[in-house]
Amino acid sequence: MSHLTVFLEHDAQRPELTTSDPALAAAHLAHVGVLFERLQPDRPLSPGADAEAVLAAYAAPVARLREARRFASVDVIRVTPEMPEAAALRGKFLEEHTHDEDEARLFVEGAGAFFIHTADRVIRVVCGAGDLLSVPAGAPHWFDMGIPPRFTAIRFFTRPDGWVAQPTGNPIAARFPQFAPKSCAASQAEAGLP
Ligand SMILES: CSCCC(=O)/C(O)=C/O
Ligand SMILES: [Fe+2]
Ligand code: NI
Repeated sequence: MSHLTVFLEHDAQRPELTTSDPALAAAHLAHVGVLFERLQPDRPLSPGADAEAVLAAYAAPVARLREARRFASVDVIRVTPEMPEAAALRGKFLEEHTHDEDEARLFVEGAGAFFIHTADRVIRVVCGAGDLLSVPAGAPHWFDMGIPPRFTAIRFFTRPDGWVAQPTGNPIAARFPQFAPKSCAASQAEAGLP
C-alpha cells in the first residue's frame, strides 16, 4: 500500500521518482529527517475495531515508540465516508501547516497521503496499514485523506494539548494532485500487489 513520490516543488505534474519499495522510501525520507517504518501488529485486527482493540493489537510497537521518543499520550483517529464531519476533517488537514512537535502516525486501516515540503521538493507518502510516519517539528506538510476518506491511525503526542497546527499560508497544496484512494487500490491490483 505504501508509495513514495518525489516532485520538484515547481512541477506537480511530472514526478522525479516514484517507488513502492519500503526500504527505498525510508531511505529517501531519512534524508529529510522523516522517519518511515513498516510495523506489524502483535495480533490480527478486525476491520472497524474500536480504539481499545486498535491499541491492544499494536501494544508492543506503541510502547516501544512511546519509550524511545518520549511521547506523553496516544489516541486513535478513524475517519469513514459515513461520518457527517468527514469533509470538514479532510479540509482541516489539506492546507500546508507545521507543528511544534514531531507528527508521528501509525496507520492501522485504510490509507491517506502525507505531502512533505522540503527546501525544493514535495514528497508524497501514501500510507496504509502498518506504516509509521514521523514528520519532524517545524516541517511544512499537509495531509489528504482522499475522497472517500477511510483510514484509522494511532497518533502520538508529546504536548498535553494534543493536535495543534500552525498554517504556513503557502497555497502550494492546491497545485498538487489530490489523493484518490480508489485509483491507488486499482493500480495495486493491476500490478498484482496485495
Ligand atoms: C493521519 S492523522 C490526521 C492528520 C494530522 O493529524 C495532520 O496533522 C496532518 O498533517
Ligand atoms: Fe500535520
Ligand atoms: Ni496504495
